[in-house]
Amino acid sequence: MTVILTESLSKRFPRVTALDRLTVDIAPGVTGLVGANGAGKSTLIKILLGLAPATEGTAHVLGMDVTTHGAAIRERVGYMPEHDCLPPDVSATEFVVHMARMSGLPPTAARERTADTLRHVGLYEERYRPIGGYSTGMKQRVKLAQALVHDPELVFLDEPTNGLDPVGRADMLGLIRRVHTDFGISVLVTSHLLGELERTCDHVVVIDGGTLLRSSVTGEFTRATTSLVVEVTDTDEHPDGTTALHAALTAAGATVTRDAPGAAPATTAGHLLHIEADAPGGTDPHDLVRDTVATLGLVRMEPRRHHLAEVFHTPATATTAAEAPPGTAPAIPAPAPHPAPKGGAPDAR
Ligand SMILES: Nc1ncnc2c1ncn2[C@@H]1O[C@H](COP(=O)(O)OP(=O)(O)OP(=O)(O)O)[C@@H](O)[C@H]1O
Repeated sequence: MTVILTESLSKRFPRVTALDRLTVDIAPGVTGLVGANGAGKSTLIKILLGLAPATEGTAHVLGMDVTTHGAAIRERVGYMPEHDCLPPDVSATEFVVHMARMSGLPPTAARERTADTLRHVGLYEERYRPIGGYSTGMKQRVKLAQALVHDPELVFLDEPTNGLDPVGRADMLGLIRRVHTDFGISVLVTSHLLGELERTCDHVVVIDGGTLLRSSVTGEFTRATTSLVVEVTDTDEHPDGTTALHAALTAAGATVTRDAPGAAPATTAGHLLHIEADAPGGTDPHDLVRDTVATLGLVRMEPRRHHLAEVFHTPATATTAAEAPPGTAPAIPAPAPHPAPKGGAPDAR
């Protein structure tokens, strides 16, 4: 089953190609749409809502053609826009009731649904105060509530964690997950923060410069690789145990690196070694490491997992990652013709 289907979808502005022959097939569940600022995420959402025409290609939402069924799509789809768009002088209750009425709910149902939805997103007594005095987190919750109030089958959430601190972000991600688990509503959520989609989404679609980079279930991005991670602690005998182990394993013929190929440098990178599984002579690399570290201080050995950030690493961008300060994530390369990003560098927290 498909909730969103695009085929060779393009959107060209006079100076910029925002979407370039994008073909995606999105199933029910929570799907992350990830890309740098300017990658084309908001443009795709506007086309899917029937609010902006595509230059070429086709798109269907819940089986309906966006060019001919925009109004019917918007009846069954909720939309949380990216930017601050709330009226400051009315309360959350007044605003969400208004949006429910706009969606066609009768007055009593609109009030009941509003109360339920605001409770669900975690707004209680504050819901009677003017929105102008709300924190960013509360405003994001009001935007989420108005997207849900008419009980849609699918919601588009455009950068719902923008402007939130880590705790607010975690709360919002939990809410988004529950939108699907509690109500069965499918979610398309955009973000330039790779790590948060890794934890929240069943499926991730990665776009860059309007083209599809990858579309897979989240587990495939983060599946175990064939390399081992060995974490080394220094001992009195080997004050630099990592170098000693590196030398010993290399001498035994193993392929050993200090940073995972393509991954963001870890904060403890100085103590991590990555061993490729093609150990010499068909030896199991676990055995090789075990034997080699018999006299050294091995602390932890586990299969290394891919990170979503690695999708963006090509040989050309590897330098950028290597130059990033330890503990920071690599930036998603911005498409060349685009103006400066609006929201800062993406990260992989
Ligand atoms: N109405 C428009 N006219 C001209 N160019 C536009 C228009 N809307 C978007 N663009 C351009 O299309 C590209 C994609 O923009 P879009 O807003 O879809 O990106 P995005 O991935 O949603 O990023 P952001 O999170 O910054 O909004 C950008 O280069 C943007 O400048």
